[in-house]
Order: sequence, then C-alpha cells, then structure tokens
Amino acid sequence: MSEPIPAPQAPSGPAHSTGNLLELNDIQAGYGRAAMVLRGLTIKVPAATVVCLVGPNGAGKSTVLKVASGLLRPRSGEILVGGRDVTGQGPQEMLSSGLAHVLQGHSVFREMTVAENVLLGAYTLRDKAKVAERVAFVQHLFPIVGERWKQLAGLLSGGQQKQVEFARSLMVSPQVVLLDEPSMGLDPKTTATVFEQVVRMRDAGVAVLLVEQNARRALETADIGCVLDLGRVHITGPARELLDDPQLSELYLGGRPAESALRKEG
Ligand SMILES: Nc1ncnc2c1ncn2[C@@H]1O[C@H](COP(=O)(O)OP(=O)(O)OP(=O)(O)O)[C@@H](O)[C@H]1O
Repeated sequence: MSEPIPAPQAPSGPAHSTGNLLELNDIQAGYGRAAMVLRGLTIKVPAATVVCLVGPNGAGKSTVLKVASGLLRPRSGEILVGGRDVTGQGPQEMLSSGLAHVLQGHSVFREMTVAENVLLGAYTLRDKAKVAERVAFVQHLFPIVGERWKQLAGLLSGGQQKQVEFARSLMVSPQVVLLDEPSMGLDPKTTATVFEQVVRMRDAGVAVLLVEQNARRALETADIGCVLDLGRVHITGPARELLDDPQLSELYLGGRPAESALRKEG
C-alpha cells in the first residue's frame, strides 16, 4: 500500500473564506478591440476538487485560465483566491496568491535535467528547507520525477515530461493548479496516466481547474464539470451527471452517450 501523500500548505492571508479556493465572478474579458470572449462567466473551485471546463473550439476555455493566472486582465468581474480579492493582479502576483498555470503544449526544457526543470518552479522561494520539503513532496507525488531527477528532461516520454511540468507548478504550494489541455499530443494510454496524476494531485489536497479538448475523458476524471458556451458557463454540475446526460452528450461530447446512460435506457 502506498504511503499517504502529505498535503501542501496553503499560502496565508485570505481575508474571508467562502469555502471556494478560487472564484471567478461575472467575468467579462477579451483581446484588444475584438469582441468579448468571456461574457459574464462565473466558476467556483472548491478545495481538493477537480473542476473541468469543456465546450466547443473557441468557446473561451483557455481564456478562462489566462484570466485566472493574470495573463489577461478581465474588463469587469471579480477574482477571489481563498476569499481574497485578487482582481487585476499580474501573473507574478497571481502565482504568489496561490494560482499556478500549466500552459498548453510542452514547456519542459529538454536540454536541462529534470531537477533543473522542477527547481525553476521554486525560483521565488528563498528558504532552502522549504525548497527541500517541496522537492520531497513532488518526488513522492510523482515517483518518476524522483527516479529520473538527474537525467535530461528530453530523454523522458511525453507523459513523463507532463509530470515534470506538474511537479514544477507545485513547487510554490499553489492553492489551485490551472491545467490547460494536459493530454495534448499524447496517446490514449499516456493520457490515462496523466489523468491519474491529476487525481493524485487532487487527493494530495490541490484543487485543479482543468481545460480539455478530450471532454469525455476529462469529465470521467473531474468532480465538477462546467460546459462553456458563448463565453458563459452554460451548464455546471457533478461531472458524472453531465456525462450521463444524453442531450449534453449529443451537443458537446461527440454524440456517444455514456455507458451508464445507455444502461439506464436499455
Ligand atoms: N491572443 C489572442 N488574441 C486575440 N484573440 C484571441 C487570442 N487568444 C484567443 N483568442 C480568441 O478568443 C476566442 C477564445 O479562444 P480560446 O483559446 O480561449 O478558446 P478555447 O475554448 O480554449 O478553444 P480551443 O478548444 O480551440 O483551444 C477565440 O475566438 C480565439 O480566436
């Protein structure tokens, strides 16, 4: 039996807790002079929960993560982390506030070791003991990261490199990890492993806001699902219920109802 994973410590200082680690309330956001992409979007991420955002191409899923991580300032609305208002903060401040963003695509530096890649995530930490504690935490959570610690990251498989990216994002003890399309470019078996790692993060006490093209697979992993359409959350609820909804399946999940729904009907 594997040992229990020690939970990360949340940064201190929230003003008033709402029970949600991250809240995006009534967000309007867009790029330059182009039409608004997010039009009154509200999403809540409770502690130790995987919330997944699904929806058609161009619906604004990645834009939600950019707003949450401070890469794109909302035109209006409110962002709360642990009950504290962080609206308008830039990426560095958002990271300090407890939001870590794992970007779409591959962001591992192939010519650097796994250790160097992971420790890049700790560059804001001054306390060496804290860094050592976080290294032990991520090596325990993602054993492959510990096993290949001194090797060049470019020698790892795509799925293993994803775990290096996850580990890097966890070095600053974030309250919420924002994952943009973690399965991109991975085969189905590797994708399954990556989603298992997402669940391990959740079980270790990290909340996850996940954006995925692979909507069915993501909903099978998540606790809460949000269907985004026309810049708003169209439907939200327990991920299992969304998977079992035949109409939703038809509209957003490629038309094949979940097996449990088929059993109910037949
Ligand atoms: N940097 C940018 N500048 C201008 N428009 C952008 C930029 N990034 C995204 N957009 C536009 O914003 C809209 C939403 O894009 P976004 O990437 O958030 O959608 P998405 O739901 O993640 O899509 P996909 O599933 O295809 O990745 C699209 O119309 C896109 O063209």
